[in-house]
Amino acid sequence: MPTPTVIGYTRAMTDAVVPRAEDFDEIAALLALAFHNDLDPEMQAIERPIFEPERSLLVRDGRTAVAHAAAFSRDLAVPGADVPAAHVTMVGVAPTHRRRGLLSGLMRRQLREIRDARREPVAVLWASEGRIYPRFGYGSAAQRLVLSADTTGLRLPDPTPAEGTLRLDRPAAHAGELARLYERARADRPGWSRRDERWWAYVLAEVKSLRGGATERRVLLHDGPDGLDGYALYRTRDEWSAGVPRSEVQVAEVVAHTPAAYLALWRLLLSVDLTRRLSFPIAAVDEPLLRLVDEPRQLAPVLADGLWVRVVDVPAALAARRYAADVDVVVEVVDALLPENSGRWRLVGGPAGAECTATTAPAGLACDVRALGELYLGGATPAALAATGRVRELIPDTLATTTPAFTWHRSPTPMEVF
Ligand SMILES: CC(=O)SCCNC(=O)CCNC(=O)[C@H](O)C(C)(C)COP(=O)(O)OP(=O)(O)OC[C@H]1O[C@@H](n2cnc3c(N)ncnc32)[C@H](O)[C@@H]1OP(=O)(O)O
Repeated sequence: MPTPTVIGYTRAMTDAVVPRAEDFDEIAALLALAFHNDLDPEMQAIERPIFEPERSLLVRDGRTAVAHAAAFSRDLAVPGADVPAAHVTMVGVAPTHRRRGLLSGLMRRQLREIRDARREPVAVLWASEGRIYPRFGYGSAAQRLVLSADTTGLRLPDPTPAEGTLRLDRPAAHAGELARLYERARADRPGWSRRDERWWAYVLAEVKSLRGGATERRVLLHDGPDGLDGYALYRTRDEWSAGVPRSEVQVAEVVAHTPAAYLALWRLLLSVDLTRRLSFPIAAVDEPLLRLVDEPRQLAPVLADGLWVRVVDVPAALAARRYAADVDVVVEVVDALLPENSGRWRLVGGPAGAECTATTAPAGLACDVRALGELYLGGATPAALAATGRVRELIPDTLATTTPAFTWHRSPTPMEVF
């Protein structure tokens, strides 16, 4: 009698089917179960248009859906380039079927299919728990700061005449303008995914059950000397305590193309009447706000993981991004799930582009594929990972020469949870 784990691996590899578009409701019911939600028709209506059934894998036990994983096809900003990336999502296993290897089987099959299609050199995801995905080769690549600010008395530098004007509106009326500003900013921000029209509809959709008592989303638009140059998406949540107003501003995203636009947007967000608190769960690790307010401690920043990267095709991925400084290094990679990634790879690159080829030359660095994911967006550095023991320096000085190349001038940042 095989152990349950062995049965699980075998089932998932052989039994997962590619569902049809009509199976979406069944999958939504499984995910509601796995994530402790009620089935929400409003949520289903906004998720259905972005669902790609042909990229979905479903395991049924008899007629019951018990495990699922899917991917969205989107481009991802990486240092100096834009690459197609499988955006892995909608992962869930029924409570009755957990810990039998169903997720493991789905992850193996999904990675194999992504690799064999040879279109997407990396896969990315947001993890519900940090310990789930490293075993499948995913590395924490774009961290974020979670801000939970007490805004009482918090001050920004005084306004200047260059700050322009602000307008407040409903976001849906400005989707085209927001898309233009976002896409321009994305080119310089590793970790941001392309949003086509379907994705803008998803990002701006309102699902009442997810609002937790907050208002509809509002958009704050900033016009500078050359026209629209920044926006902020936010809600407010009304709260009073013993007759004292304690409402909260909940900021979803701020995109600004000039320091003046950035300051003007934040000046309003930090000073909305009757509010005393502000939350901003996906702030950049290099968020300018922390260097602008007069008391950064009141922002109470907490470092958290955000986007995880799985390098699926080592030479294609390493050649697709750019490097902040010239680099010529041989890396010995180990990948237990996609053995074709294992071996020695010579990376020759710099700010203008890169090449990566198999080699038999001695390696300067050695790591597993998870560490490559952590390095990929410029968030972690070879030297920092060497301190954990997960990157090994095999030729002296290789860490010192490669670390500047793997960094980037903006820290990678995740954007929306998908
Ligand atoms: C990209 C996204 O969608 S993230 C969302 C992920 N989904 C959720 O969090 C919903 C709730 N959770 C679940 O549905 C399930 O618990 C899943 C999908 C996380 C795991 O599915 P399972 O089929 O139970 O995982 P599986 O049996 O393949 O586990 C493989 C290994 O990972 C470990 N593992 C799996 N999930 C977890 C977890 N949440 N915490 C710690 N370890 C875990 C298992 O113990 C096992 O380890 P072992 O090989 O050393 O025995």
